[in-house]
Formats: sequence, structure tokens, C-alpha cells
Amino acid sequence: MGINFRKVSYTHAKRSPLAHKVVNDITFSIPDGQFVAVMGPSGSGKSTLGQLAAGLLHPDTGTVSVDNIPRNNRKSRSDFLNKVTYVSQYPEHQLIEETVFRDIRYGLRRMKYNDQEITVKVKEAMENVGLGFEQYKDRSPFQLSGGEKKRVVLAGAMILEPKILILDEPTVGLDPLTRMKFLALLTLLQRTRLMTIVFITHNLQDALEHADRLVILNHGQLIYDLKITEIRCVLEDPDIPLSSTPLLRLQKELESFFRGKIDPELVQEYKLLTFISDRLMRT
Ligand SMILES: Nc1ncnc2c1ncn2[C@@H]1O[C@H](COP(=O)(O)OP(=O)(O)OP(=O)(O)O)[C@@H](O)[C@H]1O
Repeated sequence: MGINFRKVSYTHAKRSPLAHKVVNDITFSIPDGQFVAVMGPSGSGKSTLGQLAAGLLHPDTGTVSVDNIPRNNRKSRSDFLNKVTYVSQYPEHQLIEETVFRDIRYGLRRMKYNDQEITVKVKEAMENVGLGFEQYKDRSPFQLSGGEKKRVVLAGAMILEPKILILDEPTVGLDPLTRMKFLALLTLLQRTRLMTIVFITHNLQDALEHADRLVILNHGQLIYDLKITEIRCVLEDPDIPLSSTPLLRLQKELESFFRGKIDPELVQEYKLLTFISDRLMRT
């Protein structure tokens, strides 16, 4: 199940002199519950790939399906769209209501929640992205800063608890603490609710610390598809001038204490943290 791309191509501005193929013959799958980081140079087609995965764009050739439901089937399109939530890198494209509260609850309107339940959910979603409920609920989302707008949109996406969450550069504009908390929340959602996360980013450290897999695009083609554990070996090669992330440095430190006991899989943050807490409990 999960997301499936089969020989997918997409051209923006078709039938115009500016037409160019932005996604070129991509085939790949994302299983349920995987956290995939998508990286690549500016203009390489990451957002377009994200919008194709979310069903917002229709491929020129090839098929995109979610849980075996194809995007191009009229009858099943709403089933496809209900499974996926996309958060644009431009939050103003997704703000619609007059207050923060109403904007965040917008997606819940067709679900069967009473007012009290909605308030609890909105409050929790706002707190998860560092927006104080009382401070922000009645403000206009259009009069917030860029980072605050982004947090409103993220809260509105996460409140829906979609099966698949596609985030286009979600941490840009967030302060470091909110960014860390937000990424930890994503990891928690992935683990506890088996949410599939597609995380488009320019931040290698975020990808290394939170994703299971890194997909790299260039000129609309998928040029690398790597497990994060494989990348770690490269980062540790002294001949390659890449500095290790804090997580990798911490792991190295631990290896000196627990020689031979650190599994390479522990590079995934939650596993490393579980390992550390287990050890602390026993000492
Ligand atoms: N609506 C559009 N009409 C025409 N061209 C577009 C449109 N949207 C994107 N493009 C072009 O398609 C190419 C890929 O854009 P896309 O936004 O997918 O790249 P990206 O990898 O996400 O870039 P960035 O990292 O800068 O956000 C770019 O050359 C862009 O100019």
C-alpha cells in the first residue's frame, strides 16, 4: 500500500513557449508509515513531486496512486484526496478564514465533532506548533508573521490526522525551539499513528535526524534513493569533508562507552533515545 509513482512525468505551462518537463519519468513507492525526506537543488521539481503525490496535480503520463487508488479515476478521486494532506511552502496560499481558530478547525467541518471536542482539538493542535490558544485564537491569520502563518497551516493540517502528510519546507521560518518540537511531533505521529510523512527540505541535518529515507531529485529525475543508515557510513568516512550532525556525534560518544553494542539502526533518533533511556534505567 502507501504511495506509488509509476513512470510519472509532469510539464508546467504546457502548450506555451515556457513549457518544460519538471518531473521526468519517476517510479518509486513509499510504504505506509515511512518518513521520507525529499531534497534537491532549487527548481529540481520537489514541490511539483509533492503536489503530484497529494493529487493536486495530474501527471501527463504515468500513474500516481495511494493505497492502490489511482489519482486519475474520477470515481475514486475523493478517496485518494481524503488520505493525503499537503502543506505548501507558501502558507498564505492555504489561509482562508478570518480567525486563527476558524482556520485551524476548517478541515474538521465535515467530521462529526461537537463544539467542545473541536475546541479541545484546535487547542491541542495550536499548542503542538507553539501557538498559545488564548493569545492567537481570535487573531486574523493574515496579520501574523511568516513563521506564525506557517504554524497555523501546520496545525490545520495535523488536526486532520491524515494517513499521509506531505510537508513542503515546513520548518522554514520557525524559531529553533519550535522547529525542534515540531520535528519531534512528526516523529511521534509517524511512530504512534503510522503516519506516512513526505518532508521536502533543504536541511540535511533535519533529514538525517528524522527521516528513514532520503530521496534526491535533480532536473526532475530521482537520482538517489538512500536509507539514512547508509548515509551515516558516508558521513563517518574521514575522507569525505562532511561534518557529522549532533546526533551522529552523540552516537560516536556512546560508542566509546558501549563498545560493540550500538546497532547501526540506532541512528534513528527515537531508537537512539530509547537505547539511552534503557541504559539509564539499568545504571
Ligand atoms: N505553475 C508553474 N508554472 C510554470 N513553471 C513552474 C510552475 N511551478 C513551478 N514551475 C517551474 O518548475 C520547476 C520546478 O519547480 P518546483 O517548485 O517543483 O521546484 P523545487 O525543487 O520545489 O524548488 P525550490 O527548492 O526552489 O522550492 C522550476 O523551474 C519552476 O520554475
